[in-house]
Amino acid sequence: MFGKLKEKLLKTASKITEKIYNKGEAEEVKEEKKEKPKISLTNLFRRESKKEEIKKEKTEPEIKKTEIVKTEIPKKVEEDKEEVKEIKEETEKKKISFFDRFGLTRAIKKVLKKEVVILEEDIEDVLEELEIELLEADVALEVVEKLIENIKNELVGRKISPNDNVEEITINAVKNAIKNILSQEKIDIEEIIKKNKAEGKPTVIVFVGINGTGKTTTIAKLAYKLKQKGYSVVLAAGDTFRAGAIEQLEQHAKNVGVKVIKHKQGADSAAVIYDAIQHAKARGIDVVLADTAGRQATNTNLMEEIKKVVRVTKPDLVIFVGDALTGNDAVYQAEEFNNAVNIDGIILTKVDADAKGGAALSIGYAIGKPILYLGVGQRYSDLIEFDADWMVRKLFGEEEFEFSTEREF
Ligand SMILES: Nc1nc2c(ncn2[C@@H]2O[C@H](COP(=O)(O)OP(=O)(O)OP(=O)(O)O)[C@@H](O)[C@H]2O)c(=O)[nH]1
Repeated sequence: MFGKLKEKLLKTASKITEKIYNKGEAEEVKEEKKEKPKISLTNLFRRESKKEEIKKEKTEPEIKKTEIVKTEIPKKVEEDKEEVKEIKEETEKKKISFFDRFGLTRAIKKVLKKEVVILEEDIEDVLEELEIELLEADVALEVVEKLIENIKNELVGRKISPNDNVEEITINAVKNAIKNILSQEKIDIEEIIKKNKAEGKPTVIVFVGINGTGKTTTIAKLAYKLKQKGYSVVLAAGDTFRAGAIEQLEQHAKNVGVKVIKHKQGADSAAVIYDAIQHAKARGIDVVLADTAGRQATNTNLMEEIKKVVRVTKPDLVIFVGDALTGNDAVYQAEEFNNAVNIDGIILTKVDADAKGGAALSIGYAIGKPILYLGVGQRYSDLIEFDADWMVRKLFGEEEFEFSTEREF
């Protein structure tokens, strides 16, 4: 997950560190009793790039996205598992901290000979390189620009003295820059459900997006999660357009143990969702999760239909479901849906197969709406809550994530 992005960010921090060392005429100093850790910041990003090269070789030629999801994950998972195991063993063996892992305390460490004030020109070339690499990794242009600006704000004009830990300063600067991009105002779905429940109303959530992004499976995953938390859930088969969509939702509903309200294929989507809301009201059900047909923004009829759904059913939340593997396209789609029906939040799917991380980094900032959850696999439990701190920890290798190769659908 996000391997490429991780590699680029670590490389940038490492290069800036070297620039500062050079400017401050750093000298190597021996630290007593400390063994040199196997992983340094430099080695870590080298290893990330190596891993990505291998993955690239394995994944070529390009296969259709859903096929990538189905066929490539096991290999990735094995690699990632190996990586996690290695780091865990290493951490346990040496009882080393996060910063130790990046080589921030090492047997031979570099110490500045003189104080350094970081100037824009000192780091400009490194940031230009990062800019190009992020654009290649499908990070949206405005996000790339903001990130570079954030890193400059963190570092330019900063005085670094020989007593300072240069690597820690640069890592933290890049981290803060990323965190600032990822921090959108949060939505607490459970709070909304509790508030509505207290008022005797169900919470209505409508899911929108283009075809095949994982809407239906995401609805089932959220139903599973909410059920586990003790809420009652009913699904609305609002995708009355695609053949087989109602049956697909029914199968998921059966698997997770919730009821589906449906009409026939071709029926009015708004009417189905309206009925599901009435059903929930009559039976005191807490949450209505409404599927809708996948549609492109260019399909005016279907875009008018989704506007009608929102007008008629007045949902508490409209959630856009986007496929992380489509990178910038997911950002454009979210923009289109936001213009049409004003989305409240985003769920990104297939993040388990996403090395680039472009959509995950860009989509919230570009649309100004929060990412609520990430889909990370093909089990009902593979839906994790998104949180900026969590993502930063993943990106800087402080916390690893193990995917499952199991498939429940
Ligand atoms: N690896 C992985 N695959 C996923 C994830 N979420 C969904 N998928 C897969 O993506 C494919 C499409 O999912 P669906 O839920 O059918 O997509 P949809 O958006 O409902 O499709 P339409 O009904 O055409 O709009 C399925 O093969 C899912 O198993 C995820 O988080 N990770």
